[in-house]
Order: sequence, then C-alpha cells, then structure tokens
Amino acid sequence: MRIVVLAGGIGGARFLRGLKSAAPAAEITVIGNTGDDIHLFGLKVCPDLDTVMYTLGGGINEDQGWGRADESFTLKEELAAYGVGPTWFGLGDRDFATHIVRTQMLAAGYPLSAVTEALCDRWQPGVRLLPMSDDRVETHVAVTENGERRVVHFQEYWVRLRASLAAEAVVPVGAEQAKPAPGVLEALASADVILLPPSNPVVSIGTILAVPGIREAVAGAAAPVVGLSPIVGGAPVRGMADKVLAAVGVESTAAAVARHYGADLLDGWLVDTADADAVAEVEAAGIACRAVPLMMTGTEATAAMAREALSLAEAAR
Ligand SMILES: O=c1nc2n(C[C@H](O)[C@H](O)[C@H](O)CO)c3cc(O)ccc3cc-2c(=O)[nH]1
Repeated sequence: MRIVVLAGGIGGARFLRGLKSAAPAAEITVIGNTGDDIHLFGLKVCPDLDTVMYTLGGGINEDQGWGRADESFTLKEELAAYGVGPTWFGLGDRDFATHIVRTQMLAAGYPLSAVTEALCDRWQPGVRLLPMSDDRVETHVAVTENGERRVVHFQEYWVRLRASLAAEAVVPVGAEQAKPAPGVLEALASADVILLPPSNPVVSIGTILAVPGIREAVAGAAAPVVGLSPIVGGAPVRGMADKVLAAVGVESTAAAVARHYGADLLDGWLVDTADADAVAEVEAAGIACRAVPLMMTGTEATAAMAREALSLAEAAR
C-alpha cells in the first residue's frame, strides 16, 4: 500500500511514528512543509523536515518534540558572546551540523529535495521524505506590536512572541511562484491513501496546499483523502493553532477545520470522541466522519489513530 502524508513538524512526525507501526509494510511518502524554514547565521534551517527526520530516525529530543537528543549549546553561547543573535531560537550543536551540511550542499547546487534525501541517508527514517518544494517559501505573520504593525517570520511569531499577539494575516511568501518538488505530484497521483495528520491546518498543511498544483493533485487524486482533527474540544491538541486559524477566519472547532479543508479535498475526517457532536455537522458538509480517540499519548495510541484513518479511507473509497 502506498500512503502519502502531508506533514508539518511535531504533530506530523508523531503521527508518522504511529502510522509506521500500524502499517509496517506500507510505502510511505511524506510531503513536508518548508514554509517554517528560516535562514540563521548564514545557514538554512528546515524545522519541519528535520523534526520528521529526527523523530523517525531516533534522534529527536522526545520531551521538546524538536531538536536533537543529548544536545549542547556551546555554539549558540559563543555566537551570543559576540552579540550575534537571534538568541530566542534554540539551535544546538548537533543540530547545527545538519544545517551546515544542508547549506553546503545547497551552495554546491543541489536542490533541497536532493539534500533532504542525503540527510535521510544517515537517519533512515523509513519513509520517503520530500520537501513540498525546492523553491523558497517563507511564512510571514502580520502583527501589531507596541502599537506598530509589523510583519515577522513565522518562527519569530511562534518562538519569540509565543503567538501572544493576534495573527492579523498569515502569508506563505513565495508560495505562488513555487513548484512542487520532484516526486510530489507523482506520489499523490499513484497513492492508495492520502492522509492529513493532526498538523496545523494553516501554517503546516495549508502552506503545503498553497503550492500551486498540490491542492489540485490531492483533490483530484484517485486515492481517498482522510484527515485527523488537530482541534479537540475546541482547543488545539498542542501548539497554538487557534491563533493562526483566527487569522484565516476559521473557528477552532473540529468541524470548522474540516469545512475549511472542504469536501472537494477531504473524503473522510476523524474527530476526537470529545467532539462526537461534530460528526453530523461534518457529514452534512459531505465528508464521512467518525469520532475516535485522537490524543497521541504514545506510539500505540497513535497507531490506533492511524488504523482508524486507514479504515475510514477504505470505507470512503
Ligand atoms: O519553541 C521552540 N521551538 C523551536 N523549534 C520548533 C519550531 O519552531 C516549530 O515548532 C515548528 O517550526 C512548527 O512546526 C525548533 C525546531 C528546529 O528544527 C530547530 C530549532 C528550533 C528551536 C525552537 C525554539 O527555540 N523554541
């Protein structure tokens, strides 16, 4: 079975761990969000691709859900001693090595997709990890800080500001001109199932779908498309998705997120048992819906979620 998953960072990576356990024989292709990418200290950092790669490759810091296990921060401290920031973004020494290799290969002319494949040679994540695009896309967020309207990089909004200000607009800069990376459209066209994990619907999956051709390829694929709600009981399971949902005028409810994706895209939608009331509303919108436990408390609970998603896909076929 060929499964294609559109994934953001922590939520996507943890879902993939459960999916691999639920479907060990499946050929899994991951289309990763690169709108969170940021250039720091002359290096290209790809947080979502790295989070998937480290999580599935056994190198993640399990408590944080991002960055490397057994990490040290000597380089960051030395840079700060020179007054070189930003200091609000936690890049560790081991993680720095990944960004150095990536930046060196990009400078030598390799596209991001080839660089990602090379990095995965080390980590062996057990999935084919593709960036959504080889072209630069950068999510920016408009905020009003101290009475002044500014546009900040998504990481500055997420990490420095902790999404404490209202997101007035969320713009995937460069998405309109970007092309899907090699293999992305082919994987969607030949998929048996397409899954949208409980990743952020705006800045993770929304950014992937904003690359011209990807939304059309998902919607037009022969495979059933099933998503899992990142909203449980009216609040994000983790992260601050509600802040960016508000920016696109979407309520933080499981049913509103399903309607936001739309019946043209989704064949099936899983909501948490706490949101069983939403099932009728989602089905009325033309999307098959089931209420099942959606808390990713461990690999077994997450594998059960993945099995439910595959079962709903089978029913929606
Ligand atoms: O909350 C934080 N998240 C950090 N993240 C996570 C990241 O900001 C976001 O969670 C994702 O981009 C959202 O998908 C990092 C991810 C990396 O791959 C590398 C470094 C960081 C650093 C931070 C950090 O300092 N604080």
